[in-house]
Amino acid sequence: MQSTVIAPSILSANFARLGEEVDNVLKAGADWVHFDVMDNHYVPNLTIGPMVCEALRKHGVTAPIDVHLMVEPVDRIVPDFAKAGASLISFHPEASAHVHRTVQLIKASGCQAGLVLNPATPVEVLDYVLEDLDLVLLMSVNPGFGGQSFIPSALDKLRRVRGMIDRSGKAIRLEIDGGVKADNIADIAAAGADTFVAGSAIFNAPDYADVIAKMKAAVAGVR
Ligand SMILES: O=C(CO)[C@H](O)[C@H](O)COP(=O)(O)O
Ligand SMILES: [Fe+2]
Repeated sequence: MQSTVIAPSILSANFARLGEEVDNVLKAGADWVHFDVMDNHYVPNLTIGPMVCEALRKHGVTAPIDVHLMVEPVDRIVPDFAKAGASLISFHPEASAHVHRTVQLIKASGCQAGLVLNPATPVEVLDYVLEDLDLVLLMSVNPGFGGQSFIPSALDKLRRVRGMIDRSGKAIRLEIDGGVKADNIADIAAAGADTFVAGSAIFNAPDYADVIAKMKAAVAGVR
């Protein structure tokens, strides 16, 4: 079984003091940094690129940086993120003309590779590529914005993908992203997730350590 990972999405951090925000959330018990890259093309929002990832590394961040690319086309930016210090790079199949090629490109760049399924993307997109992945990321909101509500059908999808991963016999992480809170994370963990992105639930809380501890305790109760 994969260890539990809490990955705060810096989309909801205060960008005017990003280094300090990332330091604080890691000190508060976060395991990874979830780094949302939006291009105002694949999704209707524009955020941050490789320079910011590199700046976090230069600032001294050593935790895994989990880059979620909402960028189309995706291949051209992959080597830039690898050079900038990304640990994992995930992308949406709709943003790649050749999904298998993009997975291989990410791995050849020295990063772990993840595929992201939107709420309406069928799980069959994982056929023929699942065993090459290090991570499957299920979106429980439509990509583009933080602070949206968890879409309940993601629970059934988690159960289905959990079964696919278990049958593969490979050590593939199952990550969930969107609307994850301390009060729904137990149900999400019970459905099969091991890696939990949470943006607004952590960065809008007055005490990061308190909310992360509550999330970890809720997950520990069911895994
Ligand atoms: O990829 C994303 C949006 O496209 C974010 O990671 C996600 O929405 C996290 O924010 P929140 O926990 O507030 O829903
Ligand atoms: Fe994300």
